[in-house]
Amino acid sequence: MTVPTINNPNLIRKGAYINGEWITEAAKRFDVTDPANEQKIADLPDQDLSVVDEAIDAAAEAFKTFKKTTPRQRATWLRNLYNLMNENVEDLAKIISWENGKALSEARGEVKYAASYFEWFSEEAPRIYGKTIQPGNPANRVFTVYQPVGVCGIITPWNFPSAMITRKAGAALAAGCTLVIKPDSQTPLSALALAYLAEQAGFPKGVFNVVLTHTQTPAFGLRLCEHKKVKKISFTGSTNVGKILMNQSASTLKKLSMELGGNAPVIIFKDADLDKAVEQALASKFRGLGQTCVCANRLYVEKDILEEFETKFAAEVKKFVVGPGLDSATTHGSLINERAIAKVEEHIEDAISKGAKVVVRGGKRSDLGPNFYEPAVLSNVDSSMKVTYEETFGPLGAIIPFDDVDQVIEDANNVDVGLAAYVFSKNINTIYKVSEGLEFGMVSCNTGVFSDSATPFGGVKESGFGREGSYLGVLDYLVVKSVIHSVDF
Ligand SMILES: NC(=O)c1ccc[n+]([C@@H]2O[C@H](COP(=O)([O-])OP(=O)(O)OC[C@H]3O[C@@H](n4cnc5c(N)ncnc54)[C@H](O)[C@@H]3O)[C@@H](O)[C@H]2O)c1
Ligand SMILES: O=CCCC(=O)O
Repeated sequence: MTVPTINNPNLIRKGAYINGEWITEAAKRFDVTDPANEQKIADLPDQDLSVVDEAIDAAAEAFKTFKKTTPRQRATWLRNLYNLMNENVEDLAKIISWENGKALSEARGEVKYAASYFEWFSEEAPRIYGKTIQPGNPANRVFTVYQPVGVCGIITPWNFPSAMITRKAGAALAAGCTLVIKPDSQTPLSALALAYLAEQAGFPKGVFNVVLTHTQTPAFGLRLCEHKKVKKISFTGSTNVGKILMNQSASTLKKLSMELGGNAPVIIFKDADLDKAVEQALASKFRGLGQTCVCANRLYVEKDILEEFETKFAAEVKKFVVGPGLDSATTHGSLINERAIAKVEEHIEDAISKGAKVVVRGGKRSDLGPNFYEPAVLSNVDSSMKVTYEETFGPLGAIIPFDDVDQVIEDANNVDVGLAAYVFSKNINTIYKVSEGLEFGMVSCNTGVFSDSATPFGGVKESGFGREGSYLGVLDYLVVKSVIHSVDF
């Protein structure tokens, strides 16, 4: 059994966090397991639905005073939280790797990335500006104030157990909102560690709440969506669940942020710097072993460079060291669970049965554990194959040859989602034409890794709406009030 040494044992929490209290008791419990070996890491309360109401009430009560705190005060708390995350990077990374399976080096990167949202939003909090407006009536004056929307329900996935929370929480807290967070039950320990650090950072009780459920996830979601005191739902996860939450939120017409699934195309032209394109396509494809929403799903490679690209790409994939995330030699950890492996296998078998060429066979690494999978690379993939129209969310590099720029833009756009896309070329005209033609929320040119707290993050089409991070992120947690004055000159 692999148990990492955690220097700050306070970071491992044993219960939910509601109104400044740690709730460890519950009639039912659920196990959090290490995906590398399926051994139990912890058992946590599988809470009753009534705790959602308790957490919402606490958040609503706290909102009455939190919304009146000065932006500078909120900035100080956020900066404290940023500093605390940095002081605990190694422990937080181990917790992520332990519960999620990703390689420790990637987990460290996630902690720094996650913390950067608290830093960013600590700087945004004091910079929320309204406007003054001269309306049609010359005797009137208008000014706008941006006010926090209220209690926010935050529902997050397992693939970035820390960063998907901080990206939302940073913006919401900067705006003056209070939170009820429901993490994925596979990776709740990182969320609880954040709650502990938020407490240490000085956030008042009731501002940052984390509820836990394993068996009642849909009921918790429904309650958050339908509760009148919750004013916004911010969700990151699959498009299917996003649609459910949006439907459920209709009865109370909540403000929504939806960060949903992707199916990223990477388009590599023959005039690209090939070595760089290979390196960056690998980084995009195999970050988190393919389990990120912005991971390359379709690698469109211009026919003239197809063979060379395949050879170089395959050679690098064969160098990966797949193993337990907590082992220092590991470059790529385990997948989250067997369902994830089943989906990768389904896409591989489907593509091969329809004529795809095997470049790297990959496959299960049962010798390491049930959730390990050696990355696979296929070529001669075409639009009849599932991998082109479904998000694999796993370690399959699917290479699709192309020879026409307009056709490749059309093919890349021919999916229901539109989150991230990538293009590689040294020709600035090609870059402009393709990046403007792609129907995606983010187009990354000549780089495969673009995520940054300063960059607006979000999708179009069925990848959802709302923008996280950047100068836009805080706006999603604010509502505009117009105050109209009649002036008696
Ligand atoms: N756009 C983004 O920023 C982004 C980021 C990360 C992941 N994703 C997407 O998330 C998906 C993978 O994550 P996943 O499999 O955990 O997604 P998921 O939708 O199954 O789960 C996400 C969260 O929703 C919860 N959930 C599931 N069913 C629910 C319901 N009926 N009501 C309320 N909550 C419910 C889960 O417990 C989890 O907390 C992929 O499609 C990926 O692209 C998107
Ligand atoms: O999985 C989605 C989030 C990925 C990122 O923020 O770079």
